[in-house]
Amino acid sequence: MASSISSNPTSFKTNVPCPIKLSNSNNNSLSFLHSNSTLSCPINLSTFKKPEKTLFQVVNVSKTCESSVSFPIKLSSFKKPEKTLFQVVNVLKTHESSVSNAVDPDEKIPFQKPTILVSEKLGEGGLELLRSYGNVECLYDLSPEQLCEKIGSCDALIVRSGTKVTREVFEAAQGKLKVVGRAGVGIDNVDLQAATEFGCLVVNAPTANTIAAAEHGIALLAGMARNVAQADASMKAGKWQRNKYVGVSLVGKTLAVMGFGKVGSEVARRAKGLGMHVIAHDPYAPADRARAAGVDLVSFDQAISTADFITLHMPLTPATKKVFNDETFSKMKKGVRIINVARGGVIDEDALVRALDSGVVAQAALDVFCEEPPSKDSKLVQHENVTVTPHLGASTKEAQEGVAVEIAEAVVGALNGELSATAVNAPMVPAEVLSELAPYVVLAEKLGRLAVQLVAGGSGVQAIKVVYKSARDPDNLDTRLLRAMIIKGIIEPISDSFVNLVNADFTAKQKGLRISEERVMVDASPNAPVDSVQVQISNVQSKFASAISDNGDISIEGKVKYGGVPHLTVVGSFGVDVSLEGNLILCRQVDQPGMIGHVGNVLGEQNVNVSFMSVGRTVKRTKAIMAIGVDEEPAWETLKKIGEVPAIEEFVFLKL
Ligand SMILES: NC(=O)C1=CN([C@@H]2O[C@H](COP(=O)(O)OP(=O)(O)OC[C@H]3O[C@@H](n4cnc5c(N)ncnc54)[C@H](O)[C@@H]3O)[C@@H](O)[C@H]2O)C=CC1
Ligand SMILES: O=C(O)C(=O)COP(=O)(O)O
Repeated sequence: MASSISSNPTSFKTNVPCPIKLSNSNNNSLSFLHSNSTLSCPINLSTFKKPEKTLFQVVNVSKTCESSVSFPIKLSSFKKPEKTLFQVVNVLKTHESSVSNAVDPDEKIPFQKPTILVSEKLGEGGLELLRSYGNVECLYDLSPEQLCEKIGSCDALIVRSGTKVTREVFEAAQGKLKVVGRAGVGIDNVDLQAATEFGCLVVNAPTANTIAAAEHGIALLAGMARNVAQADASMKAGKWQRNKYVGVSLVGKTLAVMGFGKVGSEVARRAKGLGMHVIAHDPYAPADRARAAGVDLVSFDQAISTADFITLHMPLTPATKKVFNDETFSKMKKGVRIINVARGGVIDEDALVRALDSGVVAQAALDVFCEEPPSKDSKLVQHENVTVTPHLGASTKEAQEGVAVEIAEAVVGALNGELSATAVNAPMVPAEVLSELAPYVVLAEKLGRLAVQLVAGGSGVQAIKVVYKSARDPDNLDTRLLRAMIIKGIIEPISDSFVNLVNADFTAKQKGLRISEERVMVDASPNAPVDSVQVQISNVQSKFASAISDNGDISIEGKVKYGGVPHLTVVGSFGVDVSLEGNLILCRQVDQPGMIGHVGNVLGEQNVNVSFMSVGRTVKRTKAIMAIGVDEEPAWETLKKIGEVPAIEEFVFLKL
C-alpha cells in the first residue's frame, strides 16, 4: 500500500518583517511560529538523535546572524533569513530531542519595524509616511562601499537617480533587502536582473514628476532658442551683447518628440500651444493616441531628418543607448537644435561635440549626462552652444512631494506583501484586476503545492502544464500572476528557495522547470475571470496513483467557490469537492457504504478535526476517492491506521 507524509516541513515567506520564535508546542515537537501565520514548521522531535544538543546547535546556526541571539529568534536579523530557517530545520533533523522550556507558544510576537534606508533627498510627506511604518535612516552621499556595508541591515532602500544599485548591493544584502523604491521614473541605475534573481521587488514612482520633466523640456527649448543662459552669463560678466545673442523663433518650426510616452506627450501638447508643428517617433506608442493629440507618428529617420528641434523622451535601454551618434547626426538638418531631458546615455557625447563643432547641430540643451556629474573639463558642458542643467527635470517642489508620497506608498505596500501597481520587475496588474484575481492567486499557489507533493520521490519534475478555463476571451486573461503563484507552490515545498512574484520565472528556469500554459474558453459565468485552474505534471510517477489522469500526467484541478474559497475539484480522473484549507488526506477506496464513518472515527479518536469531506467516483460501487480536509496534522500512527482499513487501497497526506 502506498502511503506518505510530506517530508519537507517548511513553508515560509520573508517579504514581510518576520519575527519567528522556536517553541515546544507540546512535549514531542518543536514549532516555528510566525506572527501572521505564513510560517509554520512543526518538527517531530522523536526522530532526533541527540536531544541535549539540539538547542545548542540552533544557537550555533544563529551565530551567522548579525546580532546576539536570544529567544525568540528574530528571522529579520539574519543575513539570509530564508537560508537560516532551512539550516535550522536541517540541524534539528540531525538530532533527537525534546526541547522543554524554550518559549511560551501563546506569547505574542511583537511586530518588528522594518528598516528603510533613504539614500537621496526625499520630500517630507513621503518621509513622514515611511516613519509611521518603519525605522527610517536618511544617509545621503554614501560611497558604493558604504552602501554595501549598510544594506545588510535594511529591508527597503529608496533612491533617486544618483544611487547606483548594483549587483554588489544585492549580494551584500544577502536576501534581507525586500524592495528598492525608485523615487522617480528611470530605473537604469538599478540592476534589475540582479534584483530579480535575489527576489527583490523594484518599484518606481512613474507619474508624479511627468509634468515637471515636460516643463523643464519646454524651459530648455525656449531658453536655448533665445540664448537665455549665455546672455545671462555675459551680462553678469559686465557685457551688453545684443547682436551676439539673436535667437530663433519657435512658431512654425518642426519639433520631433523622440519617445511619445508620459513626458513626451506632455511636451508635445505644450509645444503645439507655442505654435510648433509636432511630429513624434515611438515604435510602441499607439497611433490613435498621437493622432488625438494632433501629432504625426513617423519613422526614426523621418523624424530626425525633418525636424528643426529634436527633444528626447525615451528610456535608456540597450536599444536606445547612443542612438544619437555620428551616423544619425549626419542625417539631421544642418542647424538642428537638440534637447535632452531623458537620459545622457542615449547620446554619444563625443559625437555630439563633433556635430556641434561642424555646425550640423546648432545648439544643444542638456539636463542629463552619460556620467553624472560630468567631469569638470567636459568638452560638451563647456561648449558655448550648449546649455546645461544638473539633472533638474524632476526638481520642482510639487514633483518632489508627489514622488516622495508615491514611492513611500509603494514601498510600504510592498513591505506589507501587497502587490504593487508600479512594480518594474514583477507582474504589474492594475488594482481592479488584482482584487478580482486575489482568490485565484491563493488557489494557484495551493494547487502548485498539492501537485508537487503528489510526485513520487526521485521522479524529477520538469514539465508543468497549466490550463485556465474561463468564460472570457483567452486574450483578455492575464495569467502572469497565477503562473508565478503556481511556480511558488511547486518550488517551495521541494527546495530551500524563497520564491516570490519577482523571481518565480527566473527560479523556475534555474531549476529546469518548463511551464506551459493554455487558456480555454468554456461555458461558465462571465462574472468570474477564471472558472477553473488545472495543474498537470508530466513524465513523473505519483505517490498517489489515482492522481494520474488518462493522459498519464499527474493532474489536479480547482475552482474558487462560495465567496472566494479555493476548492479542489478534480484529482486525476475523479471529481471531488474539498476546500483547500488546513491539510488534506486523499484516499482511494472500494466504493462501499460506511467508509466515511470509518475513516472519520480513526481521525476523531486521535482528536484530529475533520473540516470537510468529499467522495468522488468514476463508476458506482467500484473505485472512489475520498478527500478529507483536516485542521491538524495527524500523527504517523493515525495515518497508518487509515491505511490499514481494508477497503482503502492507497492514501496520501498533503500539506497545504
Ligand atoms: N531629467 C529628469 O529629471 C527626468 C527624466 N525622465 C526620463 O524621461 C524619460 C521618459 O519618461 P516617461 O515619459 O515618464 O516614460 P514613459 O515610459 O511614459 O515613456 C517613454 C516612451 O519611450 C518610448 N520608447 C521606448 N523605446 C523607444 C525608442 N527606441 N525610440 C523611441 N521611443 C521609445 C516608449 O514606448 C514610451 O512611450 C525616461 O528616460 C525618464 O527616465 C523622467 C522624469 C524626469
Ligand atoms: O524620474 C526620473 O527619471 C529622473 O530622471 C528624475 O531623477 P531624480 O529623481 O531627480 O534624480
